[in-house]
Amino acid sequence: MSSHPSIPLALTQGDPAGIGPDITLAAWLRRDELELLPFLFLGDTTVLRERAAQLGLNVPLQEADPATACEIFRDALPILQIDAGRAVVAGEPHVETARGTIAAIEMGVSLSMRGKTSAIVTNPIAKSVLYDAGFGFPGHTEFLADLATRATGKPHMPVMLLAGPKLRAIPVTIHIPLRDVPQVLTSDLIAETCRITDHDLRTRFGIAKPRLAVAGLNPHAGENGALGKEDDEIVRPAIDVLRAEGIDAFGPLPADTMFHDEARRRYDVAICMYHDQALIPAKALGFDDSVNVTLGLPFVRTSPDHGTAFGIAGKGIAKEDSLVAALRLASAISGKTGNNT
Ligand SMILES: NC(=O)C1=CN([C@@H]2O[C@H](COP(=O)(O)OP(=O)(O)OC[C@H]3O[C@@H](n4cnc5c(N)ncnc54)[C@H](O)[C@@H]3O)[C@@H](O)[C@H]2O)C=CC1
Ligand SMILES: NCC(=O)COP(=O)(O)O
Repeated sequence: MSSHPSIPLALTQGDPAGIGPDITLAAWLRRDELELLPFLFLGDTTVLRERAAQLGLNVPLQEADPATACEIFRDALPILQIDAGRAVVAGEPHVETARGTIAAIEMGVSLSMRGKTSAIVTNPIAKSVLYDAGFGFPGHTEFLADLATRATGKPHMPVMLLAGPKLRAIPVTIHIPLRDVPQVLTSDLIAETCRITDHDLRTRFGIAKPRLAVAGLNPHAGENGALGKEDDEIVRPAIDVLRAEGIDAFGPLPADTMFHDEARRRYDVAICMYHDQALIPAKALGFDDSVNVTLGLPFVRTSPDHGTAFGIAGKGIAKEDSLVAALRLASAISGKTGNNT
């Protein structure tokens, strides 16, 4: 539980045509049963009102700010108004909503950096919608790091962690084309990703000596170079450096055999070389209860692991479980200082 019980979490609206409004409303309705700490929704009141009506949900909405949100939360869903930019139809994304989607993220970071909210929890964005509007970042992860860097004047390298009850997994390279992975992957990038992971698992997650299982890039971790040289030339040197620093990293491990039940007992986090190597096992083992956490930032950011799911927005079948897990995890780790300032 957070050590800031009087400070709300900031919950961004995400893409208003996606399932963000649905799961936000559903999470608020279960606030007592799940003992959720208060959150302040950063988004458009009209969108939430219309979605609640569409879903047949009775959710009182009340405009609020960080100072009033906690008091309001018991009786109404507190909202800091950020216009969606146009009328929103569930399941029909529109480029004109991009500005409001981005503004909510910026507001969440600003509030969290100033200690007005205890953490930022982000509802899903549709990356292609933001790209069409000229958004210059691959996703939240990279945008948040840029906002943190601008706010502190110091560089912040973000690390994406998928955290679930059965697996924690990190992609070293994140939102890049698969064909670019071998060029972008360096020993320095792997080592720095592992340092940030080791630091944040200690400070935020309370793991005294994290065990980092490092995956190879190629089939069978390269099979002694016969199936690719990166495992011996890039991954292994990074592990050697980390071990010399006292970090419990080991590998490179063949990725196909490191995610079964017995193998997962041997480590606290899997360090993977590219997006799908980490996110496929993470979502296969815990789509409903895994959380996307950004490490390496001077504030806590969590998110559900899923996307905007336009096909089911407004239909009453979107599950709020991953958002609830994200709210819970943000509450749990926001009181612990990560010292990433
Ligand atoms: N953190 C974020 O902002 C994320 C954003 N995205 C974005 O979301 C958009 C759609 O991505 P997709 O690959 O289609 O993934 P998706 O997660 O939106 O949907 C994949 C499948 O899971 C279902 N699903 C997702 N969330 C669900 C929930 N809460 N309850 C029930 N069913 C659920 C969907 O209906 C669909 O069948 C893309 O633009 C992508 O960039 C994807 C992942 C994370
Ligand atoms: N597949 C994970 C994902 O796309 C989430 O990215 P981000 O928006 O949290 O950077």
